[in-house]
Amino acid sequence: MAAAYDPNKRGELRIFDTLDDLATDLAEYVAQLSEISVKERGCFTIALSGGSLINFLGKLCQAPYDKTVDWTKWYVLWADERAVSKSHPDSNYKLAKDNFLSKVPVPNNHVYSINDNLTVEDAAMQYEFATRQLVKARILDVSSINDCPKFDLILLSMGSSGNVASLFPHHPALEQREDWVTYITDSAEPPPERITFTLPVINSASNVAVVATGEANATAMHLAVDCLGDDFDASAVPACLVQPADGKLVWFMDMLAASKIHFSE
Ligand SMILES: O=C1O[C@H](COP(=O)(O)O)[C@@H](O)[C@H](O)[C@H]1O
Repeated sequence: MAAAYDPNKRGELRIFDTLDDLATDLAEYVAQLSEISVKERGCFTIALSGGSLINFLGKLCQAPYDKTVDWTKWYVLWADERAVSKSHPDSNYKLAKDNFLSKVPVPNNHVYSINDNLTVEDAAMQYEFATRQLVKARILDVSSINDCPKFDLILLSMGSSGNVASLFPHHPALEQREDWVTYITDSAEPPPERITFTLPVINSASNVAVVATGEANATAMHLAVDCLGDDFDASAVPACLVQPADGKLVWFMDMLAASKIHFSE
């Protein structure tokens, strides 16, 4: 790792020389959180995103994690989904299934994908209901600050506009404070219709990891992690609004994505 912690930044920064190093550390990070949660609570609740993130989870399917992780205790949800069929190349479910979930023995009935046979509005409602059922069953913990689910880990991939999950710059979905799940029909990036966890859910997690690599993400990364003060309009860069209230935030990036961060002496 090229650099680790800077006290002037938002959360822990993990910066890697190579994408392979990043993937290796991310796998170890997820495996450790899984082990702790299974020991403490008997299960591990994780929300996945789409994007480049999933490729970095490949190492978790390999030794030693294929054998050491207690996959049967995993409960998998999605931080966001695009409103396309599960077999469509744009589907976040398909991406995770093809590249990760089909390679590890997470029980099928522990995988909570978003219904692709409903309107986005109904799919969002049904997904929130399913999430509430997991809270009722005490599989998902509850935040002590609000009544939101407290995921053991929410994994986010940041896009070049600072978008995370399906939360885009200046979108009214950023203001949603009541619902756990919301939908949008005018995404800044295709496809236009999407379902997403809201910021209160993301910020209630025990752990949130944001992954971003490449020069295209350098400006967004600088804006997201350098504390720019109250005058900065955080809604211009949704990743700025990722601020776990009672959880830990870790940023995984390569040198290119880190290239515009202002490091203290
Ligand atoms: O559309 C989406 O994009 C973001 C960022 O993805 P990336 O390809 O730039 O890494 C992703 O977090 C989200 O889950 C996905 O739906």
